Amino acid sequence: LYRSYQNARTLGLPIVISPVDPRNILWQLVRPRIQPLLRLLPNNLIQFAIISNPTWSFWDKAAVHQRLGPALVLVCPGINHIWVADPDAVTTILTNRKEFPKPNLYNILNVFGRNVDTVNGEEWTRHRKLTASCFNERISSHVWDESLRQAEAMLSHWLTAEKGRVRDMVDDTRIVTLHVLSAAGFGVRQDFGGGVRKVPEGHTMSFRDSLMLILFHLAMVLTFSFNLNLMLSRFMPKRIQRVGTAVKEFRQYMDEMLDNERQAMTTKQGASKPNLINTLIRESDEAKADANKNTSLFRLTDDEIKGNIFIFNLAGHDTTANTLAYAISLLAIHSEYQTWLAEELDHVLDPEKAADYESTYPRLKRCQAIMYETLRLYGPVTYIPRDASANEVLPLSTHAPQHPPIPPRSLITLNLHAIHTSPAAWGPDPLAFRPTRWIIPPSSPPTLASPRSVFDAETPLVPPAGSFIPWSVGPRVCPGMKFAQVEFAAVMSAVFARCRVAPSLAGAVAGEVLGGERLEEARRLLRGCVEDSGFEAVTLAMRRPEDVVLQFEER
Ligand code: HEM
Repeated sequence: LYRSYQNARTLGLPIVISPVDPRNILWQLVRPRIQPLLRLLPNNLIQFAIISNPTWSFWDKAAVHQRLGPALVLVCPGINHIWVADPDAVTTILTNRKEFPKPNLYNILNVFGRNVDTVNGEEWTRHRKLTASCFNERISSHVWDESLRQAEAMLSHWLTAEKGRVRDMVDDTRIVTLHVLSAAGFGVRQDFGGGVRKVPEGHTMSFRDSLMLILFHLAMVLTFSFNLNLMLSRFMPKRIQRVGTAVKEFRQYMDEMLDNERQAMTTKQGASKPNLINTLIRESDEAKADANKNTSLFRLTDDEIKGNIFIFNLAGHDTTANTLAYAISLLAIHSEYQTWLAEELDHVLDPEKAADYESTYPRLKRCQAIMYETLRLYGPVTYIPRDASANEVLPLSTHAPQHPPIPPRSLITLNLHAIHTSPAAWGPDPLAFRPTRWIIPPSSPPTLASPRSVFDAETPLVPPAGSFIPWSVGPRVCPGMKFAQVEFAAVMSAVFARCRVAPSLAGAVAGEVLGGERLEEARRLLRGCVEDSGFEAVTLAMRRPEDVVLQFEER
């Protein structure tokens, strides 16, 4: 701790001393139990109590950075965590992937094979090049169609099951995103009512349950990854055995996907439908067959393909699902923005025909504004870590041209929630949910000479560089960004073109639309659920999704 402190002093940044590294597994187990005691600490230690919590950046927003500055050091035994919330520094760090590579802690995600999310250097170039071909406009169009199909089925279920009262909204958005990923990514179409929830022949656990168990117990999976049989041993506690079964089943699901695709590719039908798996197999197999190519540079092994399938499931489903769940809840709380969105939907969508991707998606600017505002305040990725060992200085705009030298054994963490709620970038009401901030209204009303409607003349806001980075920026920007945007727009437009939603209460009668004090009470409870969020598995999520009760009614 003393050595870390001496190193940290060379940075000349505000210092917060922590007697323990927040990533320490033991500390993570003990901390929730002693959290009330931590609150009693004297003022100069309270910062440590805040920062040592993994969800601190979401709860604290920009408060600690407002007090201490755009960068600070959490001095811990053996390591210094440099927290950065300076838009210029963040942009420089994220655009220099070689100088600021991903740290080793990403290795935890290599459980099923090395993949684009975890590797660095030339290996990353190969993975990124091969996986990037899976994200093109054809896939976007496929994502749009499948998202509409899933959303319509979900809505019919919502409106009929309990007369519009919905208690599983958060879970249902997960099913939708898994099904969209399955269809657009893996070529397997599923029905909302069954699909990934069902246990197919030859399995003992559904695809969804196996994936969710792995995500929630990543650390345990990693600990036992050297010997899966040990996890499955009957001498192990039941919980460990169940997670072991999830790993075994998920591996089997991926083997089946690969086998099915290899078989389908030999038939005409399989060859005509590009998806993530067959694109990866085809590119890799073609490279293998080409004697002029050094295959290790141009192909992925089967293990790497599986590693990438896993990472697309991990990175591509809970992120989008939670964004949808937060957005629907926030619109239920702030009903005025439902009206605002419905105005755009009524203008853009034609009730007589199905909305097609090319002509509809680009016009849903208010819908996108709602996504951006949701991500700004409740983005699933709360921070981005980077290794600083290959670099000499921290590129802080406030210290230019004399950037502070980075001491050895330091880890940089970019604080996304602080950046997204900084009053400097987001004005006097940075914590308010106000999607209209993302739209610049037309400077003059439509005229006869220029009859464009108000909606078509609205311009999306482009925030200053580094002040809005929910998908990161630079070469390692999220490759699924457009995938998620298209999926979000399709689901939200399907739901809100047909329905309005209001908060409800567990004790309300199905179909009852609340008013007066009961509506206020329901709104307060829903706001509580939204704010009571934390790290569930690997993304920010509501901790009590089962308490979210909504009432949908047709418009
Ligand atoms: C709202 C939805 C999403 C958000 C907010 C999001 C956010 C992010 C962020 C911040 C990163 C950078 C992480 C880092 O550098 O440490 C990232 C990387 C990544 N995301 Fe997403 N993501 C979303 C949806 C998706 C989807 C739908 C997919 C795939 C279907 C996906 C696949 C990936 C992959 C493979 C990477 C690693 C890329 C690389 O390192 O080169 N994401 N995402």
